[in-house]
Amino acid sequence: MWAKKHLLYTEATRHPFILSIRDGSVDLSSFKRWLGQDYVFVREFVPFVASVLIKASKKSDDGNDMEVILGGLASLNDEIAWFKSEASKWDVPLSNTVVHKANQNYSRFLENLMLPEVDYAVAITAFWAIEAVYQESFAHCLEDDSKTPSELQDTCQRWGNEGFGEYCRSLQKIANRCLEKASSDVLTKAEVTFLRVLEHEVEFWNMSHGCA
Ligand SMILES: Cc1ncc(CNC=O)c(N)n1
Repeated sequence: MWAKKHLLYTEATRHPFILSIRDGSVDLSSFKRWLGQDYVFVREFVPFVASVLIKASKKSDDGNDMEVILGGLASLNDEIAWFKSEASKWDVPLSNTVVHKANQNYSRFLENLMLPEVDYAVAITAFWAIEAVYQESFAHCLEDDSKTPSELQDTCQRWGNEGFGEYCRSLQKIANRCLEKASSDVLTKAEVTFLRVLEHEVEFWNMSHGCA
């Protein structure tokens, strides 16, 4: 299980699409496809994050879970505005995007995680994993030896910046705290959910890259 997790994590965070941004060989039509689809994704992601916030608010644990998640929602508000301006910069129409199968599957997965019977520990683990994949992927494109094209720097900064890294570590801490207290049943569910997130992320990159 650990080996599988490790392999999938690498597949999700070092995908050929990301590597092509990092080495400057990226096909701009792939980038545009990703941009249009990711805008759709982010709009679906907001209600999921809101559902995690509701679950956090029902926990009597101390801690600043609510503040961290609320901060995440606030940055999604900026992110939606960023997508709109970025899309107009690249001439990507956002209003009539044909939602790709991989995106639909990912939405359906998120909808299931929004159900009240899904444990907070499972939902927050998924939330952390979704954010962490983007953070690790785009931070890789900002490393000193990367050749990321200047017009894509802004995109990489959005998720690869140090503040976003700090936010992901806060989410990870919350998830770890919940998992330490979880029953073995919940732990298993969290583990399976984590792997599903990685699979959906790989499928999402595949779609951008045009190999799905
Ligand atoms: C497919 C996917 N996964 C994770 C993120 C990052 N979270 C919010 O922006 C994203 N934008 N898109």
